[in-house]
Amino acid sequence: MLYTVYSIPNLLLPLCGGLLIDRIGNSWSNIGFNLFVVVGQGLFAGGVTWGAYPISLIGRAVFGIGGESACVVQSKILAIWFQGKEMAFAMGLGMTVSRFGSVVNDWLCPYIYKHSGARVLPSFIRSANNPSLAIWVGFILMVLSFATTIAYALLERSTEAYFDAKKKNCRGLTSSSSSASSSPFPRPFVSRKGTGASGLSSLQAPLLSQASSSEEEEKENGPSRRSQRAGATGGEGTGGGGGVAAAAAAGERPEGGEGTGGAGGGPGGVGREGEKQKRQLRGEDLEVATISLEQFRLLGGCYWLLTISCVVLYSAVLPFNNIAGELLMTKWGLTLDKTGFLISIPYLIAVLASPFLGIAIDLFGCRAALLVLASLALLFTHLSIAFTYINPAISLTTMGFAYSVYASAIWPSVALVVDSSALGLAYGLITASQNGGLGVVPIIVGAIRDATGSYIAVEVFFASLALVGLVIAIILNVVDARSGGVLNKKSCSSSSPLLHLPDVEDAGRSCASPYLQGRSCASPYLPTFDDVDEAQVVWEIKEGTRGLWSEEEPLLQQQQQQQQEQQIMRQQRHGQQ
Ligand SMILES: C[C@H](N)C(=O)N[C@@H](CCCCN)C(=O)O
Repeated sequence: MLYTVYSIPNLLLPLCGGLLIDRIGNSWSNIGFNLFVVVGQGLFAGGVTWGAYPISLIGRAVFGIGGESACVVQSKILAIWFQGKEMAFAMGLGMTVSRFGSVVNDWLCPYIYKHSGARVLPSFIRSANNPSLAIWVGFILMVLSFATTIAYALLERSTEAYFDAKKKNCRGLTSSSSSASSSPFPRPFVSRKGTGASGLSSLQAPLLSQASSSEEEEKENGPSRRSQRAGATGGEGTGGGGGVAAAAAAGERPEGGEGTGGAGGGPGGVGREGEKQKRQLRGEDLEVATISLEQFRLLGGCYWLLTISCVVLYSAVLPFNNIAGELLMTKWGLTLDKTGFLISIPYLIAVLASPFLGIAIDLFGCRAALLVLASLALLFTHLSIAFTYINPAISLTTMGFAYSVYASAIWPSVALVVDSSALGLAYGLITASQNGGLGVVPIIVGAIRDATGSYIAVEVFFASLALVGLVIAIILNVVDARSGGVLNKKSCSSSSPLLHLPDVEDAGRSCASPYLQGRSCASPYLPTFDDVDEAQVVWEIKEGTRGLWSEEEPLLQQQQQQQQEQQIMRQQRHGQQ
């Protein structure tokens, strides 16, 4: 009952929570959901202490309202901050921490319970064989966890302030004609939008081919000239310093598209685009935060396959843990202590392996392929438990391996197949569906066990779920391959000394989701094309070659530059005379 009141609301709540996250942003929703968790745990502990069962039930329900949605917002935060970089590693570390919590909980609670009457404890909390102390320790941990949500909110704010200040500082630096040629950052990638599956937009491809001749031209005319042309002809956010602003100032009308990039994340990008980036960092997107059928359709085929896979695979792992103890004792005749250790093996493996698996996934990709591998391993595990007497430690190790590989691959995959503005919806929906499976499957398992009186049929049922997961994972590989293969690609790599920059091949991640068509890495500032420009800004400032490309003054700069050049030529002529 205590678990049911937690899980029932979560058949729907993570979805609503996800939409709320997209609307009000990460910080506030993180604080809000964690507040529910703290209050819920407090009520639960109070109910247990005072022997008031209804209060405990209410506490569990309140805890549940926040618990799973907090998981959703945390996934979104990691996806936003680490997309295109070490996302799988970051999520792997998250898994390690949360599963370490599960293992510690399994070991610590019985210990505290056993020693709750110890004389060393102050009399007001001492009470032999009473579970309240362990639950109050949980409450203290929840309060500490709540403090981290405040810390995150402050961190998000200070990051915004840092980028604002950096952008403002870029104004007012002196002009130079040689900036682009001295920069290590290739101009063709200075764009935020419009990348196709090949990694290059219709605009960028011509720009690439023009690159060498434009370098020559740029040496002669300074960087703003090419930026000006790109902005005038190029449509979508070509950035590169001035862009449309320069064209507009020069009396040219930009043809088509948005092209508001200015200097990407640089001075020209401080306005509307900068505000948009900040909203993205906060995880807010008012435009997509209203629920509509169209939005669900836009999530795309890969996303739906991931969701089905998540439901069946998690249903073949977590509910198994609930029955594993009894199963091991019944089939292998093990003691309670030994069983307790054996059933913690899968989570222990997840604790140890998840960060390394995350690193491997970031380096090599292969997410969809790993889902196939994990499903196969899980199928093998359940069949071996059902039909063999091999040492259960081996089966639980393969289960731990399957679970760790699966969880390390699936959660980062979600962020790769949906738009960053719909991450809350995407993680909310997959978590709600997962909870649906986790709510229903134990009931089916109980019914099968009651009907057959053995665990063989139960294990065959779990194996069938793993088989469905295997089929879905194979289909996912096919669908993903047809739409660009984003799931099996490595993450954007870090090739810059200053910032993480996208590789050419990574730059145009494509996906089945229409949200993603033509979108590149979605992190609000680091690995986007804007960031290349930002990196370039930093480089140029460092080199002392940064041109002054603010929106208001491109013509003035050119005039000043020409005057300077004429003056130098005059001085040279005088010198020769
Ligand atoms: C039960 C919970 N919804 C869940 O699925 N937890 C995952 C970890 C989710 C991490 C998402 N970044 C688990 O494997 O425990």
